[in-house]
Amino acid sequence: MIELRGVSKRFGGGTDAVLDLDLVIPAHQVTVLVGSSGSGKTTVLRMINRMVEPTAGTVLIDGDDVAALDPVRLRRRIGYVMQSSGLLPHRRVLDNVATVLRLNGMGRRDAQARALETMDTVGLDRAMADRYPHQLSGGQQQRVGVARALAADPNILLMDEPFGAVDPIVRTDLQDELLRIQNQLAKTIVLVTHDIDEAFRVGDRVVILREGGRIAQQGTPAQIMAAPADQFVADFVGVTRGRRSLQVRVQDGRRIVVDAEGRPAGVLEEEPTA
Ligand SMILES: Nc1ncnc2c1ncn2[C@@H]1O[C@H](COP(=O)(O)OP(=O)(O)OP(=O)(O)O)[C@@H](O)[C@H]1O
Repeated sequence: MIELRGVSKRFGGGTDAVLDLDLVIPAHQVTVLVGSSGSGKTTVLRMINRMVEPTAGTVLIDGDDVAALDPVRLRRRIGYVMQSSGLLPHRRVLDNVATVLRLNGMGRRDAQARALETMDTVGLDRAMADRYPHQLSGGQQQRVGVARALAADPNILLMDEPFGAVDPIVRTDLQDELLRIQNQLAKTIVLVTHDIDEAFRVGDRVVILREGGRIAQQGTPAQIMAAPADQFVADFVGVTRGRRSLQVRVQDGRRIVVDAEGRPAGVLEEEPTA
């Protein structure tokens, strides 16, 4: 479990990126931080692994204050995936994936064997191992970024707009892949996005932030959709624009679900008879 208690970050220019944030992030779930640009999402994420130091407050991981831990070792225990994949351009995919293992002192052979297994986990063909990052598609590069973050088997995975730079179809694939990996590995994942659809799709819990890292609402996607806390949240999730309104119509004896424009979205299944 990750806990932020009264956490603030004021940057040099006097910007309060995050102000007095209290947040509990449960273990083994995907928590999504979502909000518009400048709401402090990245700052919150980076205070967890001390890439950014808070100006006030405490960040705890399983009860341990991260301020008391060595930041370099802390970062090697926490996987981090960023939008641009951040791969080393002149190192092969395999060596990129093995980076943290090698930094942790694992021998070359063991690290490479483990890196290949991790490539399997994220659905990357082993044939990619000898390629260089520029020889991969954007989606493949992101998978390498996820593999690199997972290779040392961290309990926590921080993901900052991990699918922001790929086209919508690849993005959906990567979201599915993340859910599949999470089913298998049950990590504590904190994912930052500005896309509410992505938040609802991959998040067990969703935290909607407004400027200054203030929490507008948090809960499961269903809780937020059913009862937006205020007008800001209702607008942000799109319930006010009718974008999420579905209706049931009967067609040829079956109940069809249609969206706000009347386009069919699916078929309503009958309750299973036990
Ligand atoms: N290193 C920095 N120095 C000064 N101000 C910063 C720095 N990093 C972030 N900020 C400011 O802090 C605020 C929050 O930034 P942050 O990147 O955390 O927001 P975000 O919600 O992740 O935004 P985006 O979606 O655009 O990445 C912004 O006003 C930003 O300009």
